[in-house]
Amino acid sequence: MQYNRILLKLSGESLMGEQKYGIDTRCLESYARQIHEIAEMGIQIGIVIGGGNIFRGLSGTNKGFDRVKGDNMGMLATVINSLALSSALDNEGCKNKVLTAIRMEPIGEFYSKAKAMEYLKSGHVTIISGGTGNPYFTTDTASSLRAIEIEADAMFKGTRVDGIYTADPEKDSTATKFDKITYDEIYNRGLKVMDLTATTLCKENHLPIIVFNMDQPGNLKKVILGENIGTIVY
Ligand SMILES: Nc1ncnc2c1ncn2[C@@H]1O[C@H](COP(=O)(O)OP(=O)(O)O)[C@@H](O)[C@H]1O
Ligand SMILES: O=c1ccn([C@@H]2O[C@H](COP(=O)(O)OP(=O)(O)O)[C@@H](O)[C@H]2O)c(=O)[nH]1
Repeated sequence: MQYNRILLKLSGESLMGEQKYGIDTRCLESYARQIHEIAEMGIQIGIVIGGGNIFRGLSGTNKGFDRVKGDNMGMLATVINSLALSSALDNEGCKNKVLTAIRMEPIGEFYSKAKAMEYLKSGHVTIISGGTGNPYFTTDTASSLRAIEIEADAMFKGTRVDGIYTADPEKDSTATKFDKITYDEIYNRGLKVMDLTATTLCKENHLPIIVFNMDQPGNLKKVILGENIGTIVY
């Protein structure tokens, strides 16, 4: 198999499922099942989840919130989603731990690379919550950073579109999908699937990114088995 250790990034917004806000438990259960399935194959899995289903700092500033406080709220939202996923994994009988980028024991243990590696190597799905712990960043950047730190073979960006397109496929129905794309093409074409800080971190550290549709049950396993269903960034 191509992958021994991966970092899976899950979109907070996708967790809403059909709802307008919050967490759709069916969506959560489907994610937990898919994660358990690949954990049983012996893959070491680190996870970073977004918080966009609950709060985004930048949209908060448009409503009059202070940016730093808004970003702190966003980071706390990622902790809420992480605890929800942890609980769904528990229900699946899948060993897991939640680490937090901001100290908040006993909700989760404070993140360090050493702690994350210890849990990954002992077969725990390791959810790294709280983003980078700093305002002005995104969870895409947090997942790039954690992927590099844990020496993941690749970053898997599980989202609600099935790859990277020439334009946002949710807005432009004529957009066409790439099977492969270079980091530089993402910059040159101005594609908005990931923010530039996250893309740059992956580029500088030679971390491949695979973007795929996580809302289709079974897709995570297919990507692990090397099926070409998403877009690979290299
Ligand atoms: N060129 C593009 N190719 C694919 N998706 C794109 C592109 N541009 C923008 N997007 C958007 O990026 C989203 C994926 O990013 P993600 O971080 O999972 O979502 P969100 O930020 O909403 O939580 C897709 O839902 C899609 O609407
Ligand atoms: O390192 C980080 C990661 C996240 N956030 C905040 O948390 C929110 C939720 O994360 P994100 O928007 O990346 O979630 P997603 O789009 O994946 O749902 C962001 O809007 C930011 O306000 C932050 O301040 N620093």
